[in-house]
Amino acid sequence: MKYSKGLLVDDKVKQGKYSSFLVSKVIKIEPKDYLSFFTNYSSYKGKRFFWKDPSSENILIGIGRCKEIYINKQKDLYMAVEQSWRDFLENSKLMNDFNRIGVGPVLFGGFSFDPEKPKTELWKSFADAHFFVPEFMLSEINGEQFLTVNMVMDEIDVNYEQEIEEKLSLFFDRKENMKPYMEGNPLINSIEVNGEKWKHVVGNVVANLNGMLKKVVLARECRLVFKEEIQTEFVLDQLLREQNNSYIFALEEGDNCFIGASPERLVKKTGNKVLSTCLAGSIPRGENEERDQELGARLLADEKNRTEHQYVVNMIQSAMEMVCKQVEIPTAPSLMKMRDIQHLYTPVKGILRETESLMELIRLLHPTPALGGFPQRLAMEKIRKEEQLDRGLYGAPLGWIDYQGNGEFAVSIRSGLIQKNEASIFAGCGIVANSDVELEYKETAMKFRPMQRALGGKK
Ligand SMILES: C=C(O[C@@H]1C=C(C(=O)O)C=C[C@H]1O)C(=O)O
Repeated sequence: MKYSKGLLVDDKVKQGKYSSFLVSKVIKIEPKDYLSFFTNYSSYKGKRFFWKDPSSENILIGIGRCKEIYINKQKDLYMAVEQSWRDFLENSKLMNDFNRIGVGPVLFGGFSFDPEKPKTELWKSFADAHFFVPEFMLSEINGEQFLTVNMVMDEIDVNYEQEIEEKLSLFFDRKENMKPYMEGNPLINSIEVNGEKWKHVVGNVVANLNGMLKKVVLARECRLVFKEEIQTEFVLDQLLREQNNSYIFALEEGDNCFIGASPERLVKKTGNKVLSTCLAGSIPRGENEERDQELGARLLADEKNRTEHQYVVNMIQSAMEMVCKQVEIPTAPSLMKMRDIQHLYTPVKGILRETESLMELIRLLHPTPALGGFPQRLAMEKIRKEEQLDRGLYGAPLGWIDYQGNGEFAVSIRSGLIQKNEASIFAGCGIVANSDVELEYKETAMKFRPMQRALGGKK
């Protein structure tokens, strides 16, 4: 074993030449500003992740990587990830005195929206299932903070307790100074990628929605070019200020960072309790309270939006019923209000059968008609054929699973891919039989706004 930069790196284990052994230890720490945990470790840039749920119950920040699970071209990606995760945990020594979800070894990452669509240059750094275990992880769980240290050894060493203590002290000794964020990185160019073509495709799809196919979600991209390199820390800070009631996430991979603030939960699992969310149907926020309520009431009463929403409710309900003993779902949607937009929202609760897992539920749910369409197979074929975009990780399950099988995945919308001084941002909307092309175009423009603003490209 050798130490590099003060951290244990065993190249042979990393290359998968030996079966590995995971040693993991959790300690409780004095709560500090969690974002500084991410920003202070800028020398790990390219190997960090950030996660915060809308209620700030679970915040996870990972630094470094001790295990990567990158899977391509597998028929069942979800089960392949689950199997690799279980296999990895099989040879392990876990030192964790805290009975909380999201502490101890955690696998973090995301899936491609559609692994069957050919990958383009844009997403070439990401696998279809792109997951990893950090070397260090801060978990803030209901206000309490824990530090997990993970170490992979080629075989169990009698001195593993001492080694992990050393790794812990190296971590605490390491004082990196937070780089000040750069304010005011000028936007040089904003390119609506295939904007006119998108309208054309929407028009064609609307005209063909009379038969079996009822709803198709079509997405587009906007490429932003800035003068200087975009700082992930700065964007995260902006998202935390402006979209605090969203899932805020960042997944770094070398020079790429997939980042966003999504309002949409795919699934959360705590013990046998599971939660999912139906989110579809959109209208802008009003300029004042009265106007805002008026728009909300209009959305709740709008037949087109209610129909779009109901496809999602029906599908999620039947997916949940396949693996749950019990499913609870309100009979009518309510409103979820974000800074720039309001949505129809129906929460779903269930009790999962003992034999089922979080990954199984993700496999059944993705893509819901909120991101794919209805029926699922026909909608996916349409998107694959017509949409001029490689969605990559956009619109797909992104989140974490801990060593006990608990975890949470969001649908990674309102997101963008930062690549040095450029970023692609993505937005889509549900197209149904009576959709209006110009209105749908405006809706996607509204969905770009949170990322445009966080990147510094719009007020
Ligand atoms: C596809 C997106 O959003 C989805 C589509 C919605 C709609 O069509 O009304 C609403 C919420 C999301 O489920 C996106 O933001 O990119």
